[in-house]
Amino acid sequence: MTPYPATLGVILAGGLARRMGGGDKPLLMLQGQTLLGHVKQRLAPQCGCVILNANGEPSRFIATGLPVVADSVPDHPGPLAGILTALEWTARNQPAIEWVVSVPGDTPFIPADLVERLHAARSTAQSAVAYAASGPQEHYTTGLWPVALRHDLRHALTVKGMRRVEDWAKAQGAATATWPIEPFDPFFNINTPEELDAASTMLSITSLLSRRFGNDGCGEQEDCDD
Ligand SMILES: Nc1nc2c(ncn2[C@@H]2O[C@H](COP(=O)(O)OP(=O)(O)OP(=O)(O)O)[C@@H](O)[C@H]2O)c(=O)[nH]1
Repeated sequence: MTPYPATLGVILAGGLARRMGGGDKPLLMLQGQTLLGHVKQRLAPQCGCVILNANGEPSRFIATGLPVVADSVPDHPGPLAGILTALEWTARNQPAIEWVVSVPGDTPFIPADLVERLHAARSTAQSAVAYAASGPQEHYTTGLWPVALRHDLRHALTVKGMRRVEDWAKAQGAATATWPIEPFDPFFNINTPEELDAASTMLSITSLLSRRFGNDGCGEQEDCDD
C-alpha cells in the first residue's frame, strides 16, 4: 500500500532520438538491459501499472511486457502529446486511477521516491501538478498530472498550439520536487553515444554502492490490463 493515491506510470518513448542518430533510443543496451528495462524496473514498484508511449510498430517493444500506446495526436508534436495520450488512456482503461506520472525512456536512474515526493510537493503547495528538479535543473517531462486535466491539455495542444511541457505545467501553477545532484544526478538522461557510456560508468558505481549499502528500491509491477 503506497502513501499516495493510485498513480499510473507512463514511459515516454515517442521522440525521434535525432542526437542518437534515430531509431529506438529506449531499446539501447545499458549493461545487459535496455534503457526501458532500467526505467521500468525503477518506476513499476511506485505505480499500480505502467504503460509505454511509443509511435510506429508496437511489436518491437513486446519484450518489455508493457501496453504500448501511440500518440493520440499526429505529427510528433513533442512530449506533451505523450502526456495527453497517457491521461486519455487512463481515463478509458483505468477509470479508478486519477493520477499519471510521466518519465522519459532515456532516464535510467529515476529515484525510488519519485512518485511519493511529487505527490507530496503538489499536495503541500496545493497545486494541480508537480514536476521534478535536480539541483538548479528542472525536468518538466518527469511530472505528475491529474487525469482530470486531459481536456485542458488537449485544448492547449491542438487548439492553442502549445508545445512545451514547461508552458503547460506552469499554466497549472506547478509545484516542484527537487533531488540532490550528488553523488550524481538521478535525472541524468541519455541523448548521445557519449552519454550512454557515461551512464554505464554511473551504473557500475551505483551497483557497487547498492551491493555495499543495500536495496535500490527496484521491484516488480502489478498487472496492467488494457
Ligand atoms: N509521445 C511523444 N513523446 C515525445 C515526442 N518528442 C519527444 N518525446 C519524448 O520526450 C522526451 C524528451 O524528448 P527529447 O529529448 O526532446 O527528444 P528525443 O527523441 O529523446 O531526442 P532528440 O531527438 O535527440 O531531441 C523523450 O522521452 C522523448 O521520447 C513526441 O512527439 N511524442
